Amino acid sequence: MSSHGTPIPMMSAPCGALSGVADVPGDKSISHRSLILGAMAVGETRISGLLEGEDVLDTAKAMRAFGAEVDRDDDGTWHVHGVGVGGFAEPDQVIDCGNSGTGVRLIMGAMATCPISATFTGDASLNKRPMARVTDPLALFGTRAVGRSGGRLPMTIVGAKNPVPVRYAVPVPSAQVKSAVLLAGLNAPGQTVVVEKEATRDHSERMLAGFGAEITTEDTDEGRVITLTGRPELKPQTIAVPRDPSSAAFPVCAALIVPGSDVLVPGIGLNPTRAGLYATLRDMGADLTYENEREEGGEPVADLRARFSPEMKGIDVPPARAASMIDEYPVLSVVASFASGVTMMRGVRELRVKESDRIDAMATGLRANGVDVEEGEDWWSVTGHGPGTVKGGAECASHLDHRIAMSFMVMGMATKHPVSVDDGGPIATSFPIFEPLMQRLGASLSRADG
Ligand SMILES: O=C(O)C1=C[C@@H](OP(=O)(O)O)[C@@H](O)[C@H](O)C1
Ligand SMILES: C=C(OP(=O)(O)O)C(=O)O
Repeated sequence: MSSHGTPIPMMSAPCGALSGVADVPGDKSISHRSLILGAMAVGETRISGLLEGEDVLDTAKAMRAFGAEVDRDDDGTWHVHGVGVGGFAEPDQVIDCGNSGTGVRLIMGAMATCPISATFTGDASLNKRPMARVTDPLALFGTRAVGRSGGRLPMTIVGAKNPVPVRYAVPVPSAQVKSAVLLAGLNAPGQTVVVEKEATRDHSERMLAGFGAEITTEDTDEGRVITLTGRPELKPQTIAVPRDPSSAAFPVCAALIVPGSDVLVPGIGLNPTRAGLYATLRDMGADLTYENEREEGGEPVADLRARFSPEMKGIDVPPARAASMIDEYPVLSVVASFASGVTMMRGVRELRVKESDRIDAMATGLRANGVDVEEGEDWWSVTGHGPGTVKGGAECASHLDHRIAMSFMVMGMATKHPVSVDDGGPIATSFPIFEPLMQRLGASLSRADG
């Protein structure tokens, strides 16, 4: 199981131009889904490019606990021998999903309509996050959940013995909730319908179709209506996971703010439901180009080229874009600190229920480093004064949140004084090679433990 036992304090000192090629790891969302859908198919799914971060490794362990065979070859290819829809066995251990909201919520959905029970837990961050957003719709299938007060983990899910299909309008923009309902719908007879007002990442829909499920998506006045026919036999797949746009954001944003930089980040998945950050950076005046645009495994992919961009301006980020860049606001706020003027980010209440309250965590750390930040319940704004103007010098709390830790490490590359985080350990949940990758580009990152 993941452990974030001993904190790993890290420091990022101002550095010279960043240059070179940044090969970021596989997409976290697609990696979780590859393992889970592979475990629900009949036969062997092969996965290359799987993200081997703690979040995904915890999902691999969980799939084994539910009866799938999950192995890794020395060359990094993963094999999942699935047990079929409805075929999960009851785990004999508590399922520890570590730091991963995606892992726990999707797995709860996948087992919710099997006649078994499972108890889930996570680290101190995950055990604070809301689970009722998933267990409420799962109850409509006939699933029961008993957790701590406020719908928190640890929590036992008692799967529905005779599940019924459901129609559910997701009340918050969340691909995890949508996906949990769809995965539960796989083992319900008839049609399960999910309606989302705001489109969120659609990897589950694309991959369910790829595995042979009957699934349709229709844009209506009500929103996006997704209809899944239950009880399919999922066919095993060969999956090449594209590289993660959310991880690519860190070398890209670092290159934009460090004078003289020129960095190439190849093979990045640019599914429109994920690419909002890159549209926003271009709107701010970033020198960011897409090269070699192509399609791989049903997803649009390009090589991103980012160069130092001294003329970036603050903008109002369109709230309609929020879902497509939800994990990128922390690092966007760092870029905004080096742009001229106000960057306004609205419609981002969801940031408060991630691995940490990301508005609060970033606002506190940015202010400590000399940046002006204002915030409300579902908005925040950052005022920047251009390159070379940010003092830095502070230690920031990462709150067991990888994106907060990496964002402040990026910031320290361009401030006047080094920036530290109290714990860089959580970076391993999504981007285990962040440190050597950024060092190879020229970043000056160090650990207090040497
Ligand atoms: O479905 C997914 O893979 C994810 C959905 C998003 O969470 P929400 O569904 O809570 O918005 C995102 O923040 C997370 O990193 C991955
Ligand atoms: C929110 C995130 O992940 P999760 O919800 O899976 O913990 C993230 O990776 O930024």
